[in-house]
Amino acid sequence: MAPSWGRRSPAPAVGGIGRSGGGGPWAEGQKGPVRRGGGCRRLEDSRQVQLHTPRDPWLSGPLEYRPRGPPRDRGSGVPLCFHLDNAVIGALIGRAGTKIRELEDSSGSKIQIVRGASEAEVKIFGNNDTQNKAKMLIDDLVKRCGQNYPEDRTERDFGKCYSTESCRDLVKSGIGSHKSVINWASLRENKAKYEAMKWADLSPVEKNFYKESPEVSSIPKEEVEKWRKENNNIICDDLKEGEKRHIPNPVCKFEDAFKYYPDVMANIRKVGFEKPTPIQSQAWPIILQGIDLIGIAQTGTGKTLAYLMPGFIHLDSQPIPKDQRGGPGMLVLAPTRELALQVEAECSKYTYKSIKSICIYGGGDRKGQINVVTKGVDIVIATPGRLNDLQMNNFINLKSITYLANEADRMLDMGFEPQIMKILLDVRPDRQTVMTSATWPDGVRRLAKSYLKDPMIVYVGTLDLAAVNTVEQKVVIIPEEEKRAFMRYFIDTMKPKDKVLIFVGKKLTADDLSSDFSLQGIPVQSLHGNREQCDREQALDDFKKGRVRILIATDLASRGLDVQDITHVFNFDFPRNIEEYVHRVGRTGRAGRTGEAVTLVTRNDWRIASELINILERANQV
Ligand SMILES: Nc1ncnc2c1ncn2[C@@H]1O[C@H](COP(=O)(O)OP(=O)(O)OP(=O)(O)O)[C@@H](O)[C@H]1O
Repeated sequence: MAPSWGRRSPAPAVGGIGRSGGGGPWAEGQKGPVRRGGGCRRLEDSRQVQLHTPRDPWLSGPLEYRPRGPPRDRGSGVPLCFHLDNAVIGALIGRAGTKIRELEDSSGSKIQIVRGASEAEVKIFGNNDTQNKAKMLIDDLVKRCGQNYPEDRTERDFGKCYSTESCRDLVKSGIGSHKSVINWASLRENKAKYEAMKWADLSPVEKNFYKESPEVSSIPKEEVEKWRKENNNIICDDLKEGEKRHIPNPVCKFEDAFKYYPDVMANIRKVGFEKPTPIQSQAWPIILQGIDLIGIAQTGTGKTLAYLMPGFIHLDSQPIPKDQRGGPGMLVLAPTRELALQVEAECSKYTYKSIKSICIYGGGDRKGQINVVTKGVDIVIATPGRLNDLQMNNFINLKSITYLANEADRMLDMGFEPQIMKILLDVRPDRQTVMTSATWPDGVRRLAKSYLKDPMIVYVGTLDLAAVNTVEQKVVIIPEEEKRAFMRYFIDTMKPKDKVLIFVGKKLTADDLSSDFSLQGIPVQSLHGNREQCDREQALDDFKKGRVRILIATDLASRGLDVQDITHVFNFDFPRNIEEYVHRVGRTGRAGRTGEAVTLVTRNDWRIASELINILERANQV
């Protein structure tokens, strides 16, 4: 019985023919695939056609495509075949197969298309005349699509079904000489070549400035292990493949790291620090040897200085004088404007060989930032967005960066990974990179793997989460509707010297609560991403200087903000995840001080409350 087209059918109750998930919703009256099962018949001349019609997203996967009427003269039976880029297959087939049928009718041939990963194989059945006519019609269609045959088609491709003469005819007819579609395969093959060309004329870079003092190198192994255990359970590892390198002994005095750098020692004496923090003690001997480092340490334990001090020495010790460097030598990436400004403030605390730094951040004076960068600067502390802007507009040359530092974890959960990758395209691959973080979630691990080279890693505190055990942490289970009253009670019972950072989940809540407090005559400030940059800086300044003792903030303020005398963190809304909790609580109890955190937990927060209890147990809080 002559095969007939299946009627356009509603999505069949049983799986549609060939297509995963049942027949598509064909337009009324359109011929559609015949359903298999439930009354459909396989045909001796059925053909698999893989429809990929971007306009019809439901059309994906193999469909049974049956010729109208009995198969016509198939000529020698040998198909005329060639490859097309998948991008044109949709146009060739047309909506629900209309175009391909039109081509078959016009040429009297039968056409089969099987879509592959990146291209489709087209086979034309019929005699020579019908095959050539169909081929011509397809060529016109493809040209109209603006696509061409990839010019790197070799005889292999055409010759597979063509005789050599017809392959040469095709080339003669100019088919093979068309502008090619992007040849990703050759780009991949040549990536190494392109990279080598891009970085061919790099100036030499020096990275190893460490001279281990006899006192340090003579510390017995057992003593080193004991010291690490006693100092927040420091764990070190060499992530380099193959033979592991020696992890240098920690330096317990500033002199052990910087005695050959009197300017650094002068700075440290000026700020009055007594001894290095655990992360600094272990990180400095590694970084000063030019090894990439991942530093995981609790909040408020001096990670900024851990990369800043070696950065100063690195900058000042390069063989190329800085006025010939052609751009900044050190880049620090920070996730928020406040943190970038804070790192810059920390940087400016230390004067080292007239090293100049600038903070590049959104909301800041773009023109002013461009002027300073153009005039010449040594250290750029930047948020990724504004840096990308200056980078893409060629206002800053990142090729001269040889020392890169960044606070990784917040970068990730603020979705900065694409911008970071864009920035790193222009930073030389033989740079030194230091990545710090107070938590070590999978995303940070992935990021570290993608842009550090043979790093060592120093964990200070617990491995997975650096619970802050210098902070007394309380959890209050409370109904949502009682939270405001409880917070008001907390505020009313604050002591004169208390300074509290209140975290909320939404900007709107921050505005709402701060206006409530203002109406009640309680001086507060608020900090969130919708406020103007100048207001954000004013709010932080008022809080730092004590003009207000209550700052209501979103998690914009949870990373890195270093306000010395915060006595309490009040989590009005529970954070999105435990890392966020750790960072919020880390805003108090910093640099060896103690603090208090109060966290309100409602029924809605219950799903991660158990993880929080786990943290509190590890921090000996419950
Ligand atoms: N060796 C030290 N001794 C005493 N205080 C220090 C020392 N090193 C840094 N500090 C001070 O400790 C405070 C916290 O330092 P920093 O902001 O670098 O901590 P952090 O680990 O980066 O915190 P976060 O994870 O929140 O970013 C700063 O005020 C800094 O000046």
